[in-house]
Amino acid sequence: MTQSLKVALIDYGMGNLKSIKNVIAHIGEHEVLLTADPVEIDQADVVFLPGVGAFGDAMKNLRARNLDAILSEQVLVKKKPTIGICLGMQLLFERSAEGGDHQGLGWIPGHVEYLDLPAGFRVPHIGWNDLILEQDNPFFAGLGADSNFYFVHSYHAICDPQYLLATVDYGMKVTAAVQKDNVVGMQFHPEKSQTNGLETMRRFFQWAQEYRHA
Ligand SMILES: NC(=O)CC[C@H](N)C(=O)O
Repeated sequence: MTQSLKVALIDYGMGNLKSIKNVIAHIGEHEVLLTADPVEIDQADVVFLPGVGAFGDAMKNLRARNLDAILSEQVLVKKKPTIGICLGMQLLFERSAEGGDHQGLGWIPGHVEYLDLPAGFRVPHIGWNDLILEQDNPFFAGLGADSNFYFVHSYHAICDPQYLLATVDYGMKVTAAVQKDNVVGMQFHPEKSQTNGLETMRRFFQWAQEYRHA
């Protein structure tokens, strides 16, 4: 029997909130709070950091709402299960080179770089690609041959292999998913990845329940 989780879907003016809210609603078991409120975030079981757009703007918006500090306490001190997707995943790292040099949230050691691809590979990387598992993890195992997910990005995270869950092959190894302890990042868009996106989100919340009660 699964237990319902309260999910703080962080509202900081960087897109894709509604489609993510729909995905979580579709899974059906969890309560989603679209919020930037410290009290509501504190009451939540899970931190969900969405995001579409530029890294620098996102950090500016987070800081303007004091969310960098509020979320860091939830993630690093209270150790709540946390997920960043797309731009939200990139924000988990220490720095990004997107449009200059920007400091990130720094919850996972590493940095974000432009996709420096061989000739013939276009940036942004837009479309479906198959995940390659870099290590066992509860989110993607056994999806079968058809483990494709939808990507839209020009930058990706560079980190120690110990944090790397999955990559895709797009002229080179492109980082697709990462994890450090309670913090998970997914570069693709689960909300646009149809059945696999839903299944991965369902598994993330199942993992979050187990993590909360471990
Ligand atoms: N789709 C996005 O929002 C992309 C995020 C980031 N700006 C990148 O290009 O990688």
